[in-house]
Amino acid sequence: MIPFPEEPPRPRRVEIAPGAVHLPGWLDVEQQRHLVRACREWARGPVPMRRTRLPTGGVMSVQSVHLGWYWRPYHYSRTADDHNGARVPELPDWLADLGRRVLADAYQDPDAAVGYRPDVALVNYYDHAAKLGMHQDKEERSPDPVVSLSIGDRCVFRFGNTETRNRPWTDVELASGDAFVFGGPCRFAYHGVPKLYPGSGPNADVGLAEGRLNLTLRVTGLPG
Ligand SMILES: O=C(O)CCC(=O)C(=O)O
Ligand SMILES: [Fe+2]
Repeated sequence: MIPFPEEPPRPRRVEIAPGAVHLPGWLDVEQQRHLVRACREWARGPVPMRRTRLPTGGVMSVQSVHLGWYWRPYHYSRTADDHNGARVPELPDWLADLGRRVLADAYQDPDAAVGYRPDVALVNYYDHAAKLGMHQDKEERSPDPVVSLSIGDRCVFRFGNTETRNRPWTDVELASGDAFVFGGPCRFAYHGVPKLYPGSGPNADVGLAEGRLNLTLRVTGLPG
C-alpha cells in the first residue's frame, strides 16, 4: 500500500516582504502556557481587559490590555484616561527580552536585537467573532520593528503595503506559537486580522479554551 502522505514540516522562517518575517512555531508549548498565564493576570487590571472605544462611537471587537503605555485611537498615555484613569503596569524585562530574541531570529542577526527596547505591549484577545481592520501602527515615533506573538486559534493575518489599505497584500496564516516581525521598509505597512479559525488552537495544552491571543511589542519613541 502507498503510505498516506505526511504533512510537510512547517518552514521555520518565511520572509513575506523585505523586513517582514514569519517565524512559525517560534514559541514552544511551555512558553505559550506561561504567556497565557501572564495575560490572564494583566487582564485583571489595574486597567482591566476591555474593548477599545473608537472616535466614531463604536468599539473594537478585539479586547485588549496594555503594558508600558496605554493606547487608544490615536495616541499613547501612561494612564487609561478614557476608562478608569489607572496607570498601566510596566512592561516586564522578560517580555522585552523575548522580543529581542524574536528579532534576532527573524533577521538572523544578533546585532539587530541589541538596541531593541520595546516599551509598549498590546495584548489582544480575539473571540470567534473578533476581527481587526486594516491599519498602520503609526502612533510611534520610532522606526523600530513591531514584534508579534500568536497563541490559540489560527487566524488569517493580512499583511499589506505601506501606501494604501487595499491590495496588494499577502494573507499569512498565524498559528499558536508563531512570531511575526515587521520592520525596515515594511514597518508602516497596513495589516489586519480578517478571519479566525474557531477551534483550531491547542486549547488545553496552552491554557486557552478558545479564541486567539496576540501580543504585539512596539517601541513608542516617546520620552519616559
Ligand atoms: O492580532 C494581530 O496579529 C495583530 C494585532 C495588531 O495589528 C495590533 O495590535 O496593532
Ligand atoms: Fe497593528
